[in-house]
Amino acid sequence: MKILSAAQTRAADAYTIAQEPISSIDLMERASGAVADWLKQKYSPEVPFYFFCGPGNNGGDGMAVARLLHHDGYDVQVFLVETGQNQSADFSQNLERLPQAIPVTNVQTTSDLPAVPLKAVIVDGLFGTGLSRPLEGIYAEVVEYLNQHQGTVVSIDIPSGLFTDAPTPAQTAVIKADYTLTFEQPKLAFLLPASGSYAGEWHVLPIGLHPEFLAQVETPHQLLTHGLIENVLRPRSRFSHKGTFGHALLVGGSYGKMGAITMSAHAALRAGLGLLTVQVPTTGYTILQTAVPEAMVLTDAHEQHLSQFPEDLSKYQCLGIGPGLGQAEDSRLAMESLFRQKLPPLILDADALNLLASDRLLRQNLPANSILTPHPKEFERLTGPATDDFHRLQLLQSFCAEHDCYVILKGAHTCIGTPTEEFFFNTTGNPGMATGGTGDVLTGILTALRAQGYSPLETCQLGVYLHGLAGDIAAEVEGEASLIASDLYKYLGAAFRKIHLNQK
Ligand SMILES: NC(=O)C1=CN([C@@H]2O[C@H](COP(=O)(O)OP(=O)(O)OC[C@H]3O[C@@H](n4cnc5c(N)ncnc54)[C@H](O)[C@@H]3O)[C@@H](O)[C@H]2O)[C@@H](O)CC1
Ligand SMILES: Nc1ncnc2c1ncn2[C@@H]1O[C@H](COP(=O)(O)OP(=O)(O)O)[C@@H](O)[C@H]1O
Ligand SMILES: [K+]
Repeated sequence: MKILSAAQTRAADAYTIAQEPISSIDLMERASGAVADWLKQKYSPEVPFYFFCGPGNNGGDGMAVARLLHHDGYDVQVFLVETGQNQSADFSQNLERLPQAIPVTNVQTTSDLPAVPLKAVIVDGLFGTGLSRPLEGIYAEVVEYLNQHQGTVVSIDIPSGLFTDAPTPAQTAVIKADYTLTFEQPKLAFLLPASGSYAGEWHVLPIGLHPEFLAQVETPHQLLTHGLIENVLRPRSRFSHKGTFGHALLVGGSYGKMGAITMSAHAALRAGLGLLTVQVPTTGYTILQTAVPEAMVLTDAHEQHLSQFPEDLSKYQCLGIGPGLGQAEDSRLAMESLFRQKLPPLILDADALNLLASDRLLRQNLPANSILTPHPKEFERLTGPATDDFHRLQLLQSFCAEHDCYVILKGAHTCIGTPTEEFFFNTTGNPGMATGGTGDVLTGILTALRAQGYSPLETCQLGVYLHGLAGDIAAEVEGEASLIASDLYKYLGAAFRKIHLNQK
C-alpha cells in the first residue's frame, strides 16, 4: 500500500472528483459516512459526542459526521473553532446542513469551552492534512484543553496539529488521540517514533479514491501489507528435498553471549531452511550441539570469540554474522579478510554492525546487496546522529544508495531501506517484542530466507513481516509483558500458516 504525502492526497481527491466523477461535497459525505459507521459500531447512542471543528474540510467532515450520528439517535454537540475567515466551501455547506436540534457553540476564547464529561467522546475535526504551520492562539489553547480530557479522543484523518510528512516542531500543540480514523492511506507521521504516538490506534477507512490515481502515483514510501506478503511467500514443492532450501552459515556467539546465536539458529531452522551450520568459539560447542541438535557446528580456533571464518564458503547460500559476536580485534580482522573474498549473500547484525561502524575500510568493502539489521542506535553509529525521524529516513536512503545495500531499521514500524530509494514500513509486531534477543531471531529468519533463494528485497519484506506476525500471535497467547524472544520462533510456524492459509 502506498503512503501518500499531503499534496498527493489533495491530488488524489481532485482526480477522483474529476474522473469518477463525484462532487467534492459528496466525496466528503462518503468519507464522513465511513467515520460515522466506525463510531456507531464502537459506541452506543448512550455515549455523548463532542465535535470540535476547524475552518477547513476537516471541520466539514466533523460536522457531517455529527449530523449522521444525530440522525441515528446519538447525542451530539458541535464546537466551531474558527474566525469566520478561510472557511472551505464544504465547511460552509456542512454548517448549513446541520440540523437545528444540534447545539452549536462558537469558540472564541477558552471560556467558551465546555466541561466535557468523562464518558463523552471528543471528536477532533480541527485540522487535517491542510495544516500549513504549527497551531497557535485559540487553536493551540483548544488542543491543550482537549488533551486534558481523561476520556476518549478520536481524530478525523490525522491528529490536529500534527504535520503529515515533515517533522512537527517540538513544543507545539498536537492532539493526543486514542484513535485516528484516517482516509484511504496511513500518513507517514503515524509510522515514525516521535510523531506516531499522537495518532494512538489508527484505522484506515477506504473512501473510494480513484484506483487509477493510486496505481499511477509514485511514492518512495510503502506499507508492508498481508496482500503483498502473500505474493512473496513461495509454497514448498511436493518433490523438494533439503538441498532445495539452501545451506546457511550463521557466525556469532562469544563467552557469555551464546544465547544470541542459539536463538538465531532456532529461528533459521523454523524459517524453512534446508541445512544449517553454525560457527561458534570453542566455548560454545557443547551449548550449540545440545540446544540445537538440528544444526551442524564448526568451532573457531579461539576459545571465547570469533577469530577466523571457514576457508570454503562456496557451499553456503547465505552467511549471517553478528548475534552475540562481541567486538574483539580478532573478529574485526577476520571480517576485513572475509570482505576480500568472493562471498555468498550476507546478513549483518549486532556486533558485526558495530565493527562495520568502527572501520571505514570495512564499510567501503561491504559486498553489494548485503542486508544490515540495525536498531536506531546501531544505525546512528553507522551514519552519525539524525536530527529527527525524517532526517533519519534521508540518512537511510543515502546509506543504502552509497553501499548498494538493504538496511532494516528496526523499531515499532520497522523500515526497510533499499538501494532503489523505496522504503517499506512494517505493520506487524507489538511492544511485547521490546525484549532482549528478538533481533537475533530476526537475523536467523533473514539468513534462512536468503539461503532459500529469496531476493534481498523479498527476504527483507518477508522476514520482518513474519517476525512481527509471530510476535503478534505470541502476544495473543502469552501476553505482551511475558513475551520472550524464543516465543518468536515458537510461533513462527503459526505465522507461516496464517499467510499460507490466506494464499489458498
Ligand atoms: N481525500 C481525502 O483524504 C479527503 C479528505 N477530506 C478532509 O479534508 C481534510 C483536508 O482539508 P483542508 O485541505 O481543507 O485542510 P484542513 O481542514 O486541515 O484546513 C486547512 C485550512 O486551515 C488553514 N490552516 C492551516 N494551518 C493552520 C494553522 N496552523 N492555524 C490556522 N489555520 C490553519 C489553512 O489556511 C486552510 O484554510 C482532510 O484531512 C480530510 O479530513 C474529506 O473531506 C474528503 C476526502
Ligand atoms: N514496540 C515494538 N513494536 C513492534 N516491534 C518491536 C517493538 N519493539 C521492538 N520491536 C522489534 O523487536 C526487535 C528488537 O531487535 P533488537 O533491538 O536488535 O533486539 P536484540 O538486540 O535484543 O535482539 C526488532 O525487530 C524490532 O522491530
Ligand atoms: K483532525
